[in-house]
Amino acid sequence: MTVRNRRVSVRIVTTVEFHTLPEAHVDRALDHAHLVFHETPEEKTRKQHRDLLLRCERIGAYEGDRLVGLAAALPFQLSVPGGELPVAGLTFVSVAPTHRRRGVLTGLLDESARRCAVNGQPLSVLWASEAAIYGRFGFGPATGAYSVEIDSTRPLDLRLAPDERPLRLVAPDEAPALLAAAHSAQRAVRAGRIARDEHWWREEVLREEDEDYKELSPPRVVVLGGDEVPPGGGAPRPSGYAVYRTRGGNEELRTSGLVQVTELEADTPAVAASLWRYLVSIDLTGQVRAPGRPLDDPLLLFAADRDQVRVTDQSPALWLRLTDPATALTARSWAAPVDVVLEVTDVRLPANAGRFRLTAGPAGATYRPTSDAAELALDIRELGACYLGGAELTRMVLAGLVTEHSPGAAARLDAALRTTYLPHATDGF
Ligand SMILES: CC(=O)SCCNC(=O)CCNC(=O)[C@H](O)C(C)(C)COP(=O)(O)OP(=O)(O)OC[C@H]1O[C@@H](n2cnc3c(N)ncnc32)[C@H](O)[C@@H]1OP(=O)(O)O
Repeated sequence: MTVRNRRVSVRIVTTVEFHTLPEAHVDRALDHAHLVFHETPEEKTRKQHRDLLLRCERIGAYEGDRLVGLAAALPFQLSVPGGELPVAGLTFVSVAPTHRRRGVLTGLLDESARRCAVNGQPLSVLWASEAAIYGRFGFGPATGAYSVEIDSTRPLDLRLAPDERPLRLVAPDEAPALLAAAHSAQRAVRAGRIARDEHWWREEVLREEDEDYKELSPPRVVVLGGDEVPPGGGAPRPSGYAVYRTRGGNEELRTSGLVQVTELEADTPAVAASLWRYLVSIDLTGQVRAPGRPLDDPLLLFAADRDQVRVTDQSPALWLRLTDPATALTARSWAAPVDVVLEVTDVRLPANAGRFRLTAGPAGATYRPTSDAAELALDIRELGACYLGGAELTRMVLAGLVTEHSPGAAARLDAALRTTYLPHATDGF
């Protein structure tokens, strides 16, 4: 591919080629990525990054022998409404500062989309470093998250009775085996979550030392229940758990004690209430911080005092791109019947553009080209944002991003896309 520097008056034409980055170039790729992301990781963290990159499909952008860009994709199974799909989880996306704004990222993402087709991945997902980057490439924000802070200088004020079964702390070593079934049960009801393997539990969720949490303790794991068969049957598993790290208060240094919650999952609101009550009650701490909470977290409704439990931030979380809309749309479940003609634009993957009739319902779906009149006109990025059930087309019509040619079409499609729980992504990569 030939890319041209558009920002200088003298036209410099350079040739950048995109091909698989071999294992022998992984250390170069890490040097490149750390330079671009302004990181100087300790050896342990570098090894973690190396291990992660080795697990990825890797695309290098080469100018001659020089590596000037990188994109990597982790092969995941992502929960979608009613099931799961293979996805490319994009990460390490980086372009050398000497080569920015010449189309290198564009080339990397085009190549990545081609590989999704080869690998049978109808979706591509990522966590964006900046919200402005990925919309133009057809990605839409498909899940969102709240950051929550709780004043834990006093007991948690609750509007419901917590589950009073005992809580127990378990060693992080034992946790993956114990928590995996509880996590799978949550994935089955919440779209947007990746399937974790043992490696992911140990290296990502329960990593002992984490440069992001340098002043905090290693992860602690608390569980509720586990000896009884869960509602709906199956093997005994915990009804809920929390993973958190702590820092004790220090009067001399004037630091207040903190509980940082990295994950909290519960089968019922009463189980969630018990876990939150516990986290708020930990001695020598005065604040609970929980970033990355789902937008429909029941805590925000059953907390009696919303001055005690405050949302401090809201942000997009997982960005999603439909690389193969027909496969993706026909693979998910639908909450209500809908029959609607969509006029879809897709600048980067023109094969996805055109007019399609989506006929979907609880029994399944079809998505086929049609010459019938369009009822909704939208870009692939809006379809991606709505795919997991986390965004509403009716709001996008009001915002002028989706055109409704047939009154009520957006509301009908929203009703079909709806899920009981909002999608929620927990694992950054
Ligand atoms: C999933 C992840 O890994 S997220 C991490 C993303 N990486 C980073 O943030 C690291 C630092 N930044 C970079 O490495 C690069 O600047 C990148 C990857 C963001 C962009 O790479 P580039 O090769 O410069 O992008 P490219 O030239 O293909 O740009 C394509 C278009 O996107 C636009 N664009 C690129 N980056 C940005 C940005 N950060 N904000 C807004 N627009 C952007 C360009 O202006 C261009 O628009 P145009 O076609 O209208 O001219």
